[in-house]
Amino acid sequence: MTLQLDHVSKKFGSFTAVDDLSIVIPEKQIFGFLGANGAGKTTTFRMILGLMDNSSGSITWHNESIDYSKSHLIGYLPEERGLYPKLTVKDQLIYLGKLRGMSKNDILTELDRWLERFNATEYRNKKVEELSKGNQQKIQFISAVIHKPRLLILDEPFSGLDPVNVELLKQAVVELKEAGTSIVFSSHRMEHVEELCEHLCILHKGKPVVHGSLKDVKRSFGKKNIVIHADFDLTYLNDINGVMKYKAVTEGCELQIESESVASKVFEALAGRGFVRTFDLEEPTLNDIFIEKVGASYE
Ligand SMILES: Nc1ncnc2c1ncn2[C@@H]1O[C@H](COP(=O)(O)OP(=O)(O)OP(=O)(O)O)[C@@H](O)[C@H]1O
Repeated sequence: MTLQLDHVSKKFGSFTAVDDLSIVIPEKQIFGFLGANGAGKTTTFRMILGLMDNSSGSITWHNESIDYSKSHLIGYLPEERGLYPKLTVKDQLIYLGKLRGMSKNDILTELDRWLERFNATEYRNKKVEELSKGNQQKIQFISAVIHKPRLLILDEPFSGLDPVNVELLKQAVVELKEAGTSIVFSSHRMEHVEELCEHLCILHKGKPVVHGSLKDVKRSFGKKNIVIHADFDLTYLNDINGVMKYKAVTEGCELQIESESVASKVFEALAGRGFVRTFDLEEPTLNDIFIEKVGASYE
């Protein structure tokens, strides 16, 4: 066990921003920490980082409370950028690395390794303000990991990156996990969470409404999806008992069904109507679960 939040709450006056949150984030794991805007994620991160006191409950790291003496063990990539626009990438990283107790030599060795890895060596002596949004994000990521933290908090780490760079950073995140880092991963991009996280928590108005392994969360949701592609009109499937949602897609539809047993009724209803190219029974997506639990339109 590494990071543990035990019945943690945070109040601002009479408003409760985080309400009785208990989670454990083990080593070698990427833990998905999700919630709509204003759900309480940043407030939770600030409490973990010791930037804000919790109103009640406890936050421990290897069974000890977290304070500034442990800040060199933690890396944080905030959602909003926190780099100094007028400094060069090199000077920026020297400054931030020294704050975390690194020597200049170690900082430069690590910086060059990361820049090479992210195909960004040409930006070493450029001012941050001269970099594109995506390249600034790479530098922000490097500044969060340069000191090899044991606990890494990543808030929307792939924002502003093109698909090639998303893959580069994703690979780096997976390698950090395999090397033993505990990672808290927050994103509104559910497909990234599904790909990277084994366990997750969804906050709604400060309260955890979903918590567990991705597998168990999907299983306990019960509902399933069917994807059908056919050369005839499928809208009549919407009238079958147990079909909860119908969404037209190119040359077909996606159905949300109440339970797996409804799939055979749908299958039978297709017989004799024409050519069916695809009939796929699928697990619910995290996006389906999020929308139902949080109730907001989400993308
Ligand atoms: N210093 C503060 N004083 C008063 N209220 C605050 C303060 N900080 C945050 N809040 C409130 O607490 C709630 C949770 O905010 P928080 O920033 O943690 O949400 P979030 O989940 O990070 O949202 P987002 O996805 O938009 O970043 C919000 O209603 C916010 O207005």
